[in-house]
Amino acid sequence: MEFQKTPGWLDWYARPSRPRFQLPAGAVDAHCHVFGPGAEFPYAPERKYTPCDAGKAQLYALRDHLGFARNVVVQATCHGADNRAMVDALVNSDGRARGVATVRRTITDRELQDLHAAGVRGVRFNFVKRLVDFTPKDELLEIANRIAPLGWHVVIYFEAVDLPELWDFFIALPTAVVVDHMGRPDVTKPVDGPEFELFVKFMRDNPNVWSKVSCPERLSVTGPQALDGERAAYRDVVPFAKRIVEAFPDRVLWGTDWPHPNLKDHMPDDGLLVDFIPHVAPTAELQRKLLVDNPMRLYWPEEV
Ligand SMILES: O=C(O)c1cc(C(=O)O)oc(=O)c1
Repeated sequence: MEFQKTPGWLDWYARPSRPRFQLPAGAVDAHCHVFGPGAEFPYAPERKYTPCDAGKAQLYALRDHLGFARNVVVQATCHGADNRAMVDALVNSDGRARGVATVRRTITDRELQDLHAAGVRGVRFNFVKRLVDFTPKDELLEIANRIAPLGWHVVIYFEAVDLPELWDFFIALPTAVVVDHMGRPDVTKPVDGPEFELFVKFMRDNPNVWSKVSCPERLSVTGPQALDGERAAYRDVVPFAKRIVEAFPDRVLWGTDWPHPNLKDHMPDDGLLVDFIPHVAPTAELQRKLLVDNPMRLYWPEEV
């Protein structure tokens, strides 16, 4: 099938630089996606955007170029609940990738077991309205209760303004809960203001909640962008991510978010994006927890 990209779509950065920051041995890119390719793995009819193709070979070439050892491939919304592209990436990774799926309540136990065998270790619940249609909370809770015995967790993606309304649902989840991109803080607001304090309280009060301190390129308002050799990009996001890393060093993850769906104004150089990491995790110990120990505990617990 032929797909037309969403008008204005930005493709991933073709020749990323090599990071200056040397990733610790065994580092995990704990948030990235594959898109199609659409001819092999068609995009979902209910999708809200049509991306460029970004397949597993390109993802794993980037992994090697940047110096990561492993990936966590998160189901992208453009594939809906059809997990075939993500699963194909996992089973062709030599055991170096695990995944997060999107499932409906109609999924069978057998299908869940097959996903587990392929390397899936979580499901994603998405509350960002521009990306997905609404799924009733009773359906999501039913799914969470079914995946809990598999040892999986729930990844949640939401906007900061929606946290108060979603709070009770989130704290009822029976598994570890991993927040995408710090719950999308508005970084023009103070890092110690009421909105981000609520997110910090959410993590403090609920020891099963983890956060990805990812996507500065998405959250940043004043940059500077990770382009043209800029090694200290997205300075406005640093205080937010650093605060979370220092307060909850054992419950944070980092990922590239490659191929960066839906960016509007620029596409980052992924090598320069990796150079963001030491600004938010300034010590070797914090870096090891963020990039190795934490993702290994969540995604490869049998090796820890
Ligand atoms: O903010 C986004 O547009 C976005 C989209 C997706 C997805 O479509 O799955 O995933 C992300 O992590 C971020």
